[in-house]
Amino acid sequence: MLLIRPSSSLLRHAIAFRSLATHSLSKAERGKQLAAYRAVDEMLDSSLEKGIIGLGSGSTIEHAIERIHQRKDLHSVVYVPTSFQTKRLILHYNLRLGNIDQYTSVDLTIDGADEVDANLNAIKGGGACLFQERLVAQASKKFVLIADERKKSDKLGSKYLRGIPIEIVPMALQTVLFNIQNMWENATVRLRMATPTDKAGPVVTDNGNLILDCQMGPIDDPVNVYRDIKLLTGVVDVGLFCNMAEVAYFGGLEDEKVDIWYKQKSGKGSTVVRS
Ligand SMILES: O=C[C@H](O)[C@H](O)[C@H](O)COP(=O)(O)O
Repeated sequence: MLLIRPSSSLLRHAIAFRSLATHSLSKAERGKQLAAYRAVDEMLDSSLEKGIIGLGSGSTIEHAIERIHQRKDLHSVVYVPTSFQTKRLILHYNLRLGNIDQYTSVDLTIDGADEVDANLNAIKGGGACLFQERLVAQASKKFVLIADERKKSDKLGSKYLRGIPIEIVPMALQTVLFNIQNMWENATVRLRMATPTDKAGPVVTDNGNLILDCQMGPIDDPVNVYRDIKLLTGVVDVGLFCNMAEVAYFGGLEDEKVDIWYKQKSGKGSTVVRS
């Protein structure tokens, strides 16, 4: 039998990545691209030559990786992925792939978000990636969010209406559902299902777990909601990223503007400045 070994370029093309050509971008994609490019250009510089950078997951981060690919001065940096998707993109663009096992201290992580509030707290996990994202973000000295302007919010849960993503161990499905429903009577919790033409049954995360989406309306106290859900046995992670981001870049849909929200130290705490 003749075995044909595909060349690496064939392998690369076998993976369907989205076309990110600027001329064909929708307004939303252009907004994501603006935020991603600006964040890469401002947050990553050549002095990071031997740096370790974490890369989040989702559609916005694809633009950031494309920008890193364009910036030849950033090719000696090691990139730590937070998902299967991001790992494939790092390989696709021939960037240096690292692993959180090797680098427990990361210089900076850039990641997308589903919603960002006025304190830079975020909902994440719309694409079922949250556990690895938190793992890498927590190991990072700086955590930077990128999104289009539709993700700006006054209160988490008022823009991203699908609910808080919760990653759970499959065996704990019924008990976690029961406990959440008991704790928040008005919450609606659903097991996230895959698109039936792609896969029958539930969405399975990169870690072999399931995702619940927990709708509870606008959230007054995301820190406590995060903690209460996280403490339930069987919960691997909760898509509320509180007090983690230092800066968020939002790309405009109607103009070429990028709004930047960043934390500034004031007294004992910090305030978020908008520019
Ligand atoms: O699970 C996915 C991640 O948390 C993403 O970073 C988040 O959902 C934002 O994704 P996107 O950039 O596609 O809006």
